[in-house]
Amino acid sequence: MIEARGLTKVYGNKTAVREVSFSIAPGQVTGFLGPNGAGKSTCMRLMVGLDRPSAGTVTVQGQRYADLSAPMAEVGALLDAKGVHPGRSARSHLRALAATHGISDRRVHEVLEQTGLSAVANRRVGGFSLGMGQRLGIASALLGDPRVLILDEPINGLDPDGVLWVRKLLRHLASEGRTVLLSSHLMSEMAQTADHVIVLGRGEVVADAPIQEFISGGQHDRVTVRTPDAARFASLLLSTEDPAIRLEPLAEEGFEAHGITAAELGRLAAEHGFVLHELSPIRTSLEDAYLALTRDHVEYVAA
Ligand SMILES: Nc1ncnc2c1ncn2[C@@H]1O[C@H](COP(=O)(O)OP(=O)(O)OP(=O)(O)O)[C@@H](O)[C@H]1O
Repeated sequence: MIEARGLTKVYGNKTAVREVSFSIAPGQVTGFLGPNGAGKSTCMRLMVGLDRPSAGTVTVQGQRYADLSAPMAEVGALLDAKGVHPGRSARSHLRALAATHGISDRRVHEVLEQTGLSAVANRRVGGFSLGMGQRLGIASALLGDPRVLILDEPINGLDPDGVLWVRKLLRHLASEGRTVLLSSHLMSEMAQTADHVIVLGRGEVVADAPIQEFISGGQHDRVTVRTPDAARFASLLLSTEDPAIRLEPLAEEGFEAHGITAAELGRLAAEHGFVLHELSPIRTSLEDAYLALTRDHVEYVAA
């Protein structure tokens, strides 16, 4: 569990995060979304004590990071995958990290296996590709077998196999009851990985909801209808005088119906003997919902 209450961070004259409150529950993957500069990384840095809040609090497993007695066993973070000495091997980096936190060599072996780095474990990290560096960052986060994982853009630089691997890993970790917080700008991936989303805009929470609710929130039903008898079917629908129903004609024998479900349209068509060539609900994607929500919160806009 991660809990932020009135969390605020000011850098000079810039308020990066303003009175943010949220709870990130265990047993699910929570996606952290928001335009560039929205404050996601700042929140994550505050969670793991890399920065101090200007006001408010953030706790991990009920305690401030600084008060955790065995921090690596409670929380693992990937915040900057490049923060590794380039002359070291992946294995020696993980061993050094393990040694300072009382973690066994056996665990180093396990996370190298888990992240697919065993074959390159003795190579210098300086020669690693971006994707290998990301895997090493994830290995470091997993080292203490933590109950909470905080991963800032973990799929940056990963190839499609790597992206799929991260998705499965995070889903698995959440299924074990761990708290998983993930930031990414890749909406299609987020849609497949997260159960819940928190969206920041200009340092404030602009949405905090289960992902399905977020995607469908505020959206009414929309259905594409194609029938050779479009005009008569449209008249029938309009004759119901339901104020929610609105029809937009399509170029070819049909219309887009708003404010009525596909099931209800199908029922009416059957009842009145209309032949339907198409009856398809129009689904909103996470990207559509995200772009609609954050349109007014984007700080850096191209001319
Ligand atoms: N150390 C710092 N000093 C000054 N300003 C900072 C510092 N860290 C962050 N900021 C500012 O705070 C705001 C929030 O930045 P942050 O990196 O948290 O956003 P983000 O949502 O992670 O963005 P991105 O998606 O680009 O990574 C930005 O305007 C950024 O310039």
